Amino acid sequence: MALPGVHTDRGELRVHESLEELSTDLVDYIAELSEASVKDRGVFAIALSGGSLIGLMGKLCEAPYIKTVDWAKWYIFWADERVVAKNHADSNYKLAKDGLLSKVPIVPSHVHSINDSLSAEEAADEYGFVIRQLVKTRMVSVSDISDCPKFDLILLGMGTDGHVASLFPDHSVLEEKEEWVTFITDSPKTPPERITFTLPVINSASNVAVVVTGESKAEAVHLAIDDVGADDCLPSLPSRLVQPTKGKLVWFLDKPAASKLKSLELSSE
Ligand SMILES: O=C1O[C@H](COP(=O)(O)O)[C@@H](O)[C@H](O)[C@H]1O
Repeated sequence: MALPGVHTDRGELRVHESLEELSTDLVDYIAELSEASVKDRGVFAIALSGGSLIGLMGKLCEAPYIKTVDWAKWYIFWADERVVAKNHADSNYKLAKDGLLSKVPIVPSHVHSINDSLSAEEAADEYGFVIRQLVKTRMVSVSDISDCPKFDLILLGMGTDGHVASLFPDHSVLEEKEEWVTFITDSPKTPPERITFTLPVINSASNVAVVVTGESKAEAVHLAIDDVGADDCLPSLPSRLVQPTKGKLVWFLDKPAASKLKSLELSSE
């Protein structure tokens, strides 16, 4: 049984007994947001990440979701991508295509992946331009407090070092305030060349979900969520900088990932 969602200053915490249970809760959450967004705006603009997240979304290809989700209204983006060919094992696009997109009736022209024939810098610029065009036509909504796109949902994973998308600790990319999409060529995790949504874009979304599993990430989860004293002790932990301005933040955790969380202990006292 899942622990009931716990509401903290750092968003809602949903801690699950098993990956099976987490995965069911995650796909229910995505399906609910899709339905609400299609009802409200006629479309659902969702940004994916790579890594373990995609496997946890696999149930979307099965009953009931395969029939109940309005796939034709989905517009797919990537919060980060590795600058490799689309058929490369490191490609986040390939991961999502093989594990999800090829198994559901998505409209191919609604899948917005990066141009893999360009340099990292050019690919980031072009991806930003593509998003700008879709904001103009309101396929992607716009924030009412900044000029940023307001995705209906941005799905993030988190690395053991606390990175989200391709925003790494202590990296100058965390300071980027102007661009919507930027690039790095020195990722501490291979491959080195990546494009990534910037923090202003992530924090302008209507909904952000961070999906984290495994004991190896427990310390990073603690630092990202718990009240660890002055926030400026951790100025460059990317997962702590995920703070949607007006949107909703939900953490999907399994018990090992949540094992060092003080916020949970406090909520049960
Ligand atoms: O490199 C990346 O890593 C993170 C975390 O991946 P995980 O396998 O530890 O869940 C992922 O969210 C990001 O999209 C990816 O490019």
